[in-house]
Amino acid sequence: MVYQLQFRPYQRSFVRSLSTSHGNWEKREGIIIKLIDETGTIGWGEIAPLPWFGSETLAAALDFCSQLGKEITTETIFLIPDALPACQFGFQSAWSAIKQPQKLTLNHQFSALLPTGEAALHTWEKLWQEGYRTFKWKIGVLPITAEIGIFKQLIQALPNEAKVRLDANGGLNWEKAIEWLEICDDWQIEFLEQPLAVGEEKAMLELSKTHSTPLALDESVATIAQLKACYQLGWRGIFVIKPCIAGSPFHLREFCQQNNLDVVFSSVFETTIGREAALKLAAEISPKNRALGFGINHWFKEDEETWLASLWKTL
Ligand SMILES: O=C(O)CCC(=O)C1=CC=C[C@@H](O)[C@@H]1C(=O)O
Ligand SMILES: [Mg+2]
Repeated sequence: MVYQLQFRPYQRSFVRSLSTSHGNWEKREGIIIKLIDETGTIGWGEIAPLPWFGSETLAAALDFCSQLGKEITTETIFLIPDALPACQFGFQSAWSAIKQPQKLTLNHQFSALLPTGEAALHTWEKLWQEGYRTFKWKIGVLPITAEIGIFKQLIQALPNEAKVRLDANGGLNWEKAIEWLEICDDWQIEFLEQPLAVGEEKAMLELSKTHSTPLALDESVATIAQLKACYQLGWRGIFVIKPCIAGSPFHLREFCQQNNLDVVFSSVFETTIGREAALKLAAEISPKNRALGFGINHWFKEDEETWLASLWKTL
């Protein structure tokens, strides 16, 4: 089967830079792809790279799309190399939207990503009023004493039924991770995400046995190959799944369902197109008690509908 192909790069600025231990992220850049089959049926897809998580770069994704020209076959779509996981996800989702159209029905809560640092203290309440009950906050950015101080203010300000997730983005060392876990154990947070860097999975396996606070791997399991390697290593804690950068949605679904993983789905600040494809997987795979990490719309300046409408004019 041959599909006509159109693609457009896009970029969207965050309302404030997203500060993590990886550094500051100012804008999300990606590619929207449009496949059209011989009947004129359209399948939309999105390529949303996150190279500091191990996906391909935007430049590599654009090179891949450009060398395809104006069409792509089913065979090519399913032979996209594992070195291009965001392209695998984007093209196979677009193919699936044509061949296996399904309506998204979701019964999960979303988790809201709070700004790093003190700003979290001034933003959680509006998000609470919008209905969020789970909040994620980045650590490993400010000096640990300052962050623990802000954390204590945040956790005491939040209503008791709120759930809190901390994400270090691999920015802690063993001693700091232990210091944070001592605090977390006192406050029963939902989990501490990626305390140590990629490559320290064995140490995180050890760390997961020292305290009651559950640990989650994120950067360590960003692609399906990494996910399988950590499972093989013996990780049975939480796996943060970022579908848009993991690779084939078909392989991802198969591995998660075959192994009954404890997964938390997470956004990569994609647009509605990538998010719809990611949430269709979450609807099938995510445990009901794990809020989906897609509460991120407040990170963008313009209303998404307006922005997408202006983008479609160019497609
Ligand atoms: O997972 C969520 O709740 C929201 C998305 C999120 O936190 C992230 C998305 C992309 C890159 C990172 O900064 C961050 C993460 O590390 O999980
Ligand atoms: Mg994370």
